[in-house]
Amino acid sequence: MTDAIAPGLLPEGLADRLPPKAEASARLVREVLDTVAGHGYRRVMPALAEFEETLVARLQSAAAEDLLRAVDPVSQRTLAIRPDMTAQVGRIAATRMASTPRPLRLCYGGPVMKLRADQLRPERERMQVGAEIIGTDSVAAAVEIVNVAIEALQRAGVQGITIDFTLPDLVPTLAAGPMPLASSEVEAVQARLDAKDAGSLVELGEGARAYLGLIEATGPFHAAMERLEAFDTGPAQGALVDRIAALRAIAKPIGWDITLTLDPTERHGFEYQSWFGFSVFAEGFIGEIGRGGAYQVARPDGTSEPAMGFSLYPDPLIDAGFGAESARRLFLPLDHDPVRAAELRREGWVTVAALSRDDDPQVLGCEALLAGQDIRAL
Ligand SMILES: N[C@@H](Cc1c[nH]c[nH+]1)C(=O)O
Repeated sequence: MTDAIAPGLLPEGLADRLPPKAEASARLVREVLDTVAGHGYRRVMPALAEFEETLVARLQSAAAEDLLRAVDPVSQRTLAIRPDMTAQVGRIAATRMASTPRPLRLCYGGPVMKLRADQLRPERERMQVGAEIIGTDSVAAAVEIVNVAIEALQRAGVQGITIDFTLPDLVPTLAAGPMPLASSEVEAVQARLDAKDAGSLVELGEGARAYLGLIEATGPFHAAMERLEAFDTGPAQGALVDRIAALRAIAKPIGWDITLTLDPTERHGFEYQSWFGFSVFAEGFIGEIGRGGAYQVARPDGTSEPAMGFSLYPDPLIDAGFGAESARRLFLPLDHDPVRAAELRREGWVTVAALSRDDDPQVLGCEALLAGQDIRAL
C-alpha cells in the first residue's frame, strides 16, 4: 500500500495560485489579450486536452513522451494535455476555420502543461498567452507580430525588453544550397553551433569549417548583422540576401528602448519555426518570457499554409509583482445602503459586506468602512 497523500500536497511542478497572484495573473493575461484584440486578433479557446495522435502530428517540438497523457475511458484513446496552444490554433484554423478569410488573426490565453519541467523553470503547468496570423509568414506579418508582442508587454509595464532574432532553419537551408553538408553532418554542425564551440566545429571537417563565421554573427544586432552580411558575401554566396533584408525590415520599426540581438543559429525552443524566430527577454528575468516566429500549419489534405505568431509565458512576471493592483477595500456594515455601495463599486472600490455582527473590517483587509453615506478611514 502506498502512503496517503498529505492534504494540500500537489504533484511536483504543479501549484495553486492564491490571492493576490491569481488576480495578477488574470489581469496580465487580460492586458495582453486586450492589446492583441485591439490589432484585430479574435479569441479562440482551444480544448484543454486532445487525442495524443493529432496533437503530436502538429507539434514537432513535443514528441509523445514529452506530453502528459492518459487513456480516456470514454473514447478508449490516449489523450494528451496541450503543451503549447499554437499547434491547437493551427488545427482550428486548418479545420473548423478553414474557410474563414485569410489572413486569419487569432489569439488565445490559458494554461499549458508538459510532462517534465526544465532546469530553468521547475513548473510543469504554465500560463501561455499569444497571437497567431494564419495565411502568411511574410515580412509584414513578422513586423506586426514582433511589434504587437512588444506593445503587449509594455502595456503590462514590462521594461528592459530584449528581442533576440534567429533563423531557425538556417543550417539545413545552407546545407541544401551553397554550403553542402552530408545529411548526417547537419545535426553535428548544429550542435557545435548551439554550443558556440568553434574548435570542435573545425574538427568536423572542411564542409563544417565553412560555418565558422556564424558563431561570430551573434550579439548586439547591428554589429552581428554586419558579420552575417560578411558571411553571406563569403561562404554563403549571397543565399542570405533576402533573409538579411527581412531581418533589417523587422528591426526597423522597433523602438530604441528595446535591445535587439541576433543569434542566427539559435534553435532551442524553435523546433517548428522556419525562416524567422525570436525570443523575448526582460531585464531581471532568467530565460525567455516569450517566443515566436514563422511556421507551417498542416491542412487535412496534406498541404500546408504559412503562419506567424508569438506566445508569452507571463508566470515569472507575475511572481515579480507585475499585474498586481492594490484594490481599495471598503467594509459595508450589516445595515448599509446598497445603492450607495453599488455607486462606490462603480467608482472603483472593492466592497466587503458584513455577513454577521462579528465580522471585523480590519481582519477582512478593509482600509475604510461605509458609515451612512460616507467613507470613514480605518
Ligand atoms: N508557441 C511557440 C511560439 C510561437 C507562437 N507562434 C509561433 N511560434 C512557443 O511557445 O514556443
